[in-house]
Amino acid sequence: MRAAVFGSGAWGTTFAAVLADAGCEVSLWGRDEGVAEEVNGTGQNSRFLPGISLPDSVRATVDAASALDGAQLVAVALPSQYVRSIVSPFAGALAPDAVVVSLMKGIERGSHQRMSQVLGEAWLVDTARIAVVSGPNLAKEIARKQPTATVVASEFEATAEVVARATASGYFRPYTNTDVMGVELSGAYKNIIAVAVGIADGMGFGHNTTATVMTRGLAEITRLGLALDAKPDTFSGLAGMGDLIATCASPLSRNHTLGAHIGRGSSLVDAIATTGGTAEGVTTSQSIQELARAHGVDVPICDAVVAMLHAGEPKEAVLGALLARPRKAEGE
Ligand SMILES: NC(=O)c1ccc[n+]([C@@H]2O[C@H](COP(=O)([O-])OP(=O)(O)OC[C@H]3O[C@@H](n4cnc5c(N)ncnc54)[C@H](O)[C@@H]3O)[C@@H](O)[C@H]2O)c1
Ligand SMILES: O=P(O)(O)OC[C@H](O)CO
Repeated sequence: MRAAVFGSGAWGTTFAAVLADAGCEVSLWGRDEGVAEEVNGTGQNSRFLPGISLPDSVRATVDAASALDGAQLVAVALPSQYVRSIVSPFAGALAPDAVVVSLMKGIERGSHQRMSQVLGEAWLVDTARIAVVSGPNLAKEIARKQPTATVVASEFEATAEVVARATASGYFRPYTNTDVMGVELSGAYKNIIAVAVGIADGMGFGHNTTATVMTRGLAEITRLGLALDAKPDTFSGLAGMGDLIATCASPLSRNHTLGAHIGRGSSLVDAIATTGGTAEGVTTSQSIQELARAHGVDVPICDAVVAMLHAGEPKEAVLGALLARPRKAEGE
């Protein structure tokens, strides 16, 4: 199968290698000519994946139309808040029967759309041809071919199966799911919880605090997901709890790392600069807060992250307010 990947950052480049290792011929599109030349010349993307050798069947280009030419599967890994404007100009170059795959974990500000919805609108693709891939998938571990599972979700099982077949290999094991809403919401929301866990780490708290934030974070994700008609089982699966564990535990996570800088006293601007990658939780915290308010769902950890990152409220005061909320039963 011919495949194209949009976005030659950490995850796009890694996913191109996943597809190639599963037998696809892959065109990797990015805006950066230096990255394309390096990938084609040396098989490396040293800025985003230092020390990794890419398969020969990954070829890079800065020409989107040539990347899309003949591609039956098109995967997109770009920053969520910019993807609509980046990909829209190429709608006409997409093959009419191509399957489109979102690899992104964010919610668009303003529209509150999930990334599969943004791609569907930008490229005029029916949901029957759209899938998402999400799970405990730290790019730098997968690029080293460490054993990993993921979820491929599509409203149409046959579409999820196409993507699962195109990616499965000796180190990458996709599970299919039809709960696109639950899988995408989980992937986006866990970034906010990872920022909160990072802040707790940076403030010097230990594992009790981390476990509390993760567990109550999952309760929050599930509460909003159920209000949006997601399926409960998704949240205890790989895209839910699995990704929450990986992202909150790993120093490789940009969201976790950004939170830790904030917890140690950095400003948001400095934390973003130091983290140096796409930490989706920063803006998605605002999108999720707005979405939750629109549906009357209580999201106290998300509210706390927005207060600390975007309203300039002192961490200690926000934490004090979180703990001072009226007590309640665990399942409420
Ligand atoms: N890195 C991971 O481990 C990982 C794993 C799973 C999902 N994701 C998700 O994948 C998405 C992309 O993350 P990433 O890690 O690849 O980010 P990254 O920061 O490593 O790469 C982003 C890429 O987007 C490009 N880009 C940014 N603005 C652009 C523009 N205006 N035009 C063209 N290209 C532009 C950058 O040049 C870069 O190549 C995010 O939603 C993230 O949550 C990341
Ligand atoms: O580095 P992060 O925080 O964007 O997390 C990467 C992946 O989403 C982990 O599954």
